[in-house]
Formats: sequence, structure tokens, C-alpha cells
Amino acid sequence: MPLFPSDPKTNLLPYDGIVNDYGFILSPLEADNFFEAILSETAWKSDEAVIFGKHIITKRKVAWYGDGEYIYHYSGTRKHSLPWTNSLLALKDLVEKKMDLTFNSCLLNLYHSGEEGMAWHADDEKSLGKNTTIASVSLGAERKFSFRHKKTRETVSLVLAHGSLLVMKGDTQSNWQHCLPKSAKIKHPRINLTFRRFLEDT
Ligand SMILES: O=C(O)CCC(=O)C(=O)O
Ligand SMILES: [Fe+2]
Repeated sequence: MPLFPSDPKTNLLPYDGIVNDYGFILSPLEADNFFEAILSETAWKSDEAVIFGKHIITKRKVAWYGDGEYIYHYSGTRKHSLPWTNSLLALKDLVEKKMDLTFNSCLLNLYHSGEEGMAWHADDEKSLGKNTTIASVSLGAERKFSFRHKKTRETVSLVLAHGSLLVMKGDTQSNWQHCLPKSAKIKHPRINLTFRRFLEDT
């Protein structure tokens, strides 16, 4: 448990974006149950991308769920969304009630250990629109998460704990990148769920 309870009204970014830490939204037992259910029920696949003309297949697994059959174009590939599972719907409902906002899709990541991470990027695809809100739920191993301003290069880091919720909104994706650094010390898996508002017809 952190020394100080997180306050979702506090902005963790100093300027040009808004990141709110909602802290724990699940009890340890609820978080364990969601972790186990989502780990086994999700249609995990390696992520594929074309980066500088090279076809990359990741060790990290991903999955995409949504209200409709959305087609997500990114990094030179296309992904079709799957229909929600019961666990995902239950977690989505919980997040929506906390935030008073609805989401229509969720991108999931499975990091088998600290040897897998995610490089610096911004979720600034056209299909999310400008000033999108992304709600990120963490389950499993605690991992460091960092933001870096695109121009000033200032960084802000925090730890994402089992059963916690972090929200990125405002112009965060236009001005900041984020990453999940690798860490050889971490031997346990982590699941991350980012609930998103996907714009159809983009
Ligand atoms: O695993 C995380 O906490 C971040 C995932 C992420 O940034 C993404 O899916 O776009
Ligand atoms: Fe991201």
C-alpha cells in the first residue's frame, strides 16, 4: 500500500496534459480474481507491427475487445475487436461508475515478466480523436510507468499496482509519450487494460 492515498483530483503532469491516479479500485482478492479470469479467458495474441519497414512480432501478448466489430489501424497492421467477455464487462462497468464516463473498447496487454515492456509512444491515433480519455487498469506484478514530454523531455514516473486505475486525459497524448520500462528483477506477469473511446468511421 502507498504511504499516502492517491487523490484522483491531483494532476501528476506539471503541464500540457492531465494524468490522474485513482489508486486501488479493487480489493486484493477482487484483483486476484480478475487477474486469473482475464488471463485465462482472453484471446491473447502476439502483437505485430511494421516499424521502419521491418515486420516485428512481440513476446508481449495483446487483445482487443469492443462494443462493435471495430477495425483498428495502427503501426501498419489491422486489428478486429472481439465481443466483450463477462469479466471485461464487469471491470468496464466498475471503471465507468468511478469515472462517470463510458468506454466502447479495451486494449489488453500481457507482459509475462519484467523482460517485456512497452517502448515510448503516445496513443494519438486518429481513431481515438483529440483529447481522448484512456482508463488504464493494472493487474499482477507492480511495474514502473513513465511519461516524457515531447518537447521539454521532462519525465514523470509512478508505480502501477495490482488493482489500480490510472487515467490519461486532456491533451496528454498530444504532448507526452509514455512507456513501461523493462526490469530484469520482475519475474511475475502483469496484465494491463486500457479502456478507450474508439471513434467509428475513422
Ligand atoms: O501496460 C501499460 O501500462 C501501458 C500500455 C499502453 O501504454 C498501451 O497499451 O497503449
Ligand atoms: Fe499507451
